Amino acid sequence: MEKIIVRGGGQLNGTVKVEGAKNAVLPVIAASLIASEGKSILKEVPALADVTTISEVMRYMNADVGIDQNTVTIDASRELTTEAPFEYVRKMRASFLVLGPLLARYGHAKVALPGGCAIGSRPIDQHLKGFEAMGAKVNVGNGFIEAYAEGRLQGARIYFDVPSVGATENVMMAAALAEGKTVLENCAKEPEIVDLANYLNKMGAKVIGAGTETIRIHGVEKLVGAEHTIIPDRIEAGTFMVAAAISQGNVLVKNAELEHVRSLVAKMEEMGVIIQEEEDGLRVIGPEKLKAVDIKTMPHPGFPTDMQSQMMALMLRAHGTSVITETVFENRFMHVEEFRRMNAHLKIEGRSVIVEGPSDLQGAEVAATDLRAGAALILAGLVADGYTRVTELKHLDRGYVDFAEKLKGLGADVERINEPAMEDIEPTTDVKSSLSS
Ligand SMILES: CC(=O)N[C@H]1[C@@H](OP(=O)(O)OP(=O)(O)OC[C@H]2O[C@@H](n3ccc(=O)[nH]c3=O)[C@H](O)[C@@H]2O)O[C@H](CO)[C@@H](O)[C@@H]1O
Ligand SMILES: C=C(OP(=O)(O)O)C(=O)O
Repeated sequence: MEKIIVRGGGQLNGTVKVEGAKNAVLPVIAASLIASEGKSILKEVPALADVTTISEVMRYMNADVGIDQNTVTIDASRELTTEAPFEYVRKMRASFLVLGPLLARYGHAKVALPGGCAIGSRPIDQHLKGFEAMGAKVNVGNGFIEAYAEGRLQGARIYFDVPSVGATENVMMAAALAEGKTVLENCAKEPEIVDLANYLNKMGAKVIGAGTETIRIHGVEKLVGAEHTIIPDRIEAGTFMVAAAISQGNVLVKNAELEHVRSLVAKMEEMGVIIQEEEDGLRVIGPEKLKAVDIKTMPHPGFPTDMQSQMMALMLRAHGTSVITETVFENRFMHVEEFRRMNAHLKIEGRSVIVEGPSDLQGAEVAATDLRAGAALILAGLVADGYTRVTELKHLDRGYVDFAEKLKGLGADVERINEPAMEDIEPTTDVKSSLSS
């Protein structure tokens, strides 16, 4: 079983480079399916497990995908399959983002239902509402969503009940090829949506207003492959900003975009962390004594849910009572129990966690319950007494490239090892005889 073992103590110092954003590259790769001509060349693509998964989905669809370090080349000009089986969607919800592009290009798509996961039920009603408003017929059955359209999708005015990132992206991609004008209201405003719109526009789409509540899309007849550089990952950046702060370190987080992490910067500064904008990133200097703060997760530009568990780790070291309230996902506190194994003092009250700090954290064996929780436990391990062993690294690998190596580069005492699980260890003769006696 793979584990990351971290020994607490010591400040982090130096420079760490942030990769391209996972949540930007996944919809961009899915959008490449719309291009019926030409090749797309995507740069700054992070080498993540999720990128491998979506590339496998694309190949299953009959698109040609080439990966050369951080550059991905996609040719989707051949005839494509319009079905995405469960084995891919199960591994990664974002596989569902192929539905909009396929429906727009072929008038048909059949994609396995993504289902729930560790952080909440994550419905897809807003995606489907958008496709139906554009004239598609949607059937849900036998674990699949099947959508049909007679002829081209039709432009429509769609008001999202909640500002869903995935629904805004999926419907925006479908509308790019629809007949006439589509107006999307109450859209999600995350930087990754702006990145997707920029890519679609390079492919020949006419998308205006991404990053605001209202997006207007004038449908075009075809899209062609384009070259695009993925924006830096604001969540990876934020995770290393917390690593610097929690360890009282001094770290330059290279490629971090201040505009993308404003809410995080505001809260970290409130806690006493020094953050300076430099030419190529953000310098983060951790104070000797952190102050308690209250945080509520919200859609962008509010505080991101994907930074909630990492901030909770920081709060554990702050002096006083901090409250963190999760409003985006109903079940994103699985890491609380794991933090408790490390002697953290916190309790769940409804959608909030009350953190009594500072906790004298102790190393323990803990499991990553989702990808951000995995990172948060390692962050806590950086300041815990003794060794923290973090398992279930498959979650971490979905969203972080070389996390342990990067921390090590900043001076952390951390190793990733492959230790046999207890059940895989063949008992020695002595143990065997003591067991049978
Ligand atoms: C690959 C990717 O980009 N993932 C991000 C994306 O996920 P994802 O796109 O799945 O998240 P959404 O923005 O759709 O979800 C936000 C909220 O809307 C609700 N909802 C969503 C869709 C829908 O049809 N109906 C509905 O009610 C969800 O249950 C949730 O409460 O945004 C989340 C919120 O910032 C992030 O945590 C994820 O990292
Ligand atoms: C929840 C996340 O991702 P996904 O939507 O891909 O599960 C995340 O990146 O923290």
